[in-house]
Amino acid sequence: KSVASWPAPEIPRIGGTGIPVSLFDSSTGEVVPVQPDAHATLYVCGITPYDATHLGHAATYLAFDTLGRAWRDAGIEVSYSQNITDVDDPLLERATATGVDWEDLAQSQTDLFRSDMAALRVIPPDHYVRVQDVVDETAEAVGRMLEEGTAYRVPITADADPAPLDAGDGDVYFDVEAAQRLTSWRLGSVSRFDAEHMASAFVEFGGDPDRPGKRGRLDPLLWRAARAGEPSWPTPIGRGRPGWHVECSVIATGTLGTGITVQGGGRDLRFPHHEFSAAHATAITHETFAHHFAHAGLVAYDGEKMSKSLGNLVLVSKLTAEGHDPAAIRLAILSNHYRDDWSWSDELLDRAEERLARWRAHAATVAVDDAASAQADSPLVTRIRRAVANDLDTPTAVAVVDEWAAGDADPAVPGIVDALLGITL
Ligand SMILES: Nc1ncnc2c1ncn2[C@@H]1O[C@H](COS(=O)(=O)NC(=O)[C@@H](N)CS)[C@@H](O)[C@H]1O
Ligand SMILES: [Zn+2]
Repeated sequence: KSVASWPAPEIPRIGGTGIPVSLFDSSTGEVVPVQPDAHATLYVCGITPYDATHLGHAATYLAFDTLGRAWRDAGIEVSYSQNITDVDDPLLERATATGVDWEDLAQSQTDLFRSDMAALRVIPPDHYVRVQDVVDETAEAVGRMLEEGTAYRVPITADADPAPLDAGDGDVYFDVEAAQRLTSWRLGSVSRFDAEHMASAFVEFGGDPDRPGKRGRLDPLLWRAARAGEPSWPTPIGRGRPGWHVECSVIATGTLGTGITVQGGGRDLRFPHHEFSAAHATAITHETFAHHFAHAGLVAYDGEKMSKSLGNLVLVSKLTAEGHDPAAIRLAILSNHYRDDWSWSDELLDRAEERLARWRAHAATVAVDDAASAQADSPLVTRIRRAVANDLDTPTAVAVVDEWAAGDADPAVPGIVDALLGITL
C-alpha cells in the first residue's frame, strides 16, 4: 500500500559502538532510555500535503531523522513509517479555496515534500502510505469498533450543510467513556493534558464538542459519511471517508504492528491527535500502541508559530531556489534543540552558512581517516555520540564540531558528522 518515498542518503558506518538513545517521553514527562533491542519501529506523522515544506515541518522530520541515525549508529535496525494525510478537511478546504482538485494538490505538494526531504538528506520511511489507499482497512477497523461498543453512530440531520449524499446510518464517533471501560487506554495517558487544555485543543484542531447526538464532548470523529462535494468511498460501513486520528492508527499498526518503539510528531499533535490515535489503535488491536511518545517544539517566524493558516511560512524550496546549501539549512535547524520552540531568522541561516564553511575548510586540512580504528577511539567522536544519545542534543554535538574545526586534527570527525548529523564536510 506504500507509495514512493524519496532517495536515501549515504550513511557511513562508523567504527566503535554507538550509544543507546535516551529520549523525552511526553506520556511520562521524563527523559527515559529507549529500549528497542535490535529492531526499532518508528511512526512519524506525515504532512497534510499543502504549503510543503515549511521549516517547521523540516525541523520535526529532522528531529526524528536524528533519532533514526542514532539508532543505526548503535547497530539497531529501524523500520520507519509515515502517512500522507491526503484526505482530510484542511486539505479539502485548501483545494476548494484555491480552485484545484484535491488529488492534484496532494500529489504536487507531496512531490515537493519528497524533493525537500531528499535535499535535506533525510532518511526516507520504509512505508509511505496515503490515506486514500487505506480507506477499506480503515472502514473495516471502524466497523469492528462499532461492533465492540467503542464507537457509535450520530445521525446527520437532513438539512445539514453540506447535504449528506445518502444520510445512511450517519457519522461514526469514538466513545471515549466506553473505550476506557473496554480497553487499557485512559484519557490523558498520552498527552497528560488537563481537562481544560484538552477542551481547548480539541476545538483548535477541528473538534465539535457541541454536536447533537454525541455522547461525550471530546468524542472524536472516526468516520464522516459522504457529503455533497466531498470525496467519499463506498465501504461496508456506508459511503464516506476516515477521520483524522484513526488514519494514523491504521497506517502505523498496519505497517509496524503494535507496541511501536516511538510515535513522533510536532508537539501540536500531543492532543487530540496522538492521544486518540493511540486510543483508536488500542481499541482496534487490544494491544499497547506505542512505548514512547516524542514531540518536537514549534518553529516560529516573525514571532508567530509557522503555520499554514497564518501564512508566515518559510519554505525549504524557496531557500534552496535562492541558492542556499541544504546542508546549511539542516545545520541551522540542528543548532536548535528539537524540543525547544524557536524562531527561524535569516541570521540563523547566515550563521549556519559561516559555520559550515569553517567546518568544510578545516576538513580539507585534515587527512580524513575513515578507518574504524581511528573512529573507535576518537574522544571527539565519543562526545558527539554522547550528545546525540542524550535526548538528541544536537546543539552540544554542533559545539563539539566547532571545537574540532578550531584546530583539532582528528581525522574521524567528518565521518560521525555525516552519520549522525547528516552533514557532509
Ligand atoms: N511550526 C511548526 N514547527 C514544528 N513542527 C511543525 C510545525 N507545523 C507543523 N509541524 C509538524 O509537522 C508535521 C506535519 O504537519 S502537518 O503538515 O500539519 N500534518 C499533520 O499534522 C498531519 N498530517 C499529521 S497525521 C507534524 O508533525 C506537525 O506537528
Ligand atoms: Zn498522524
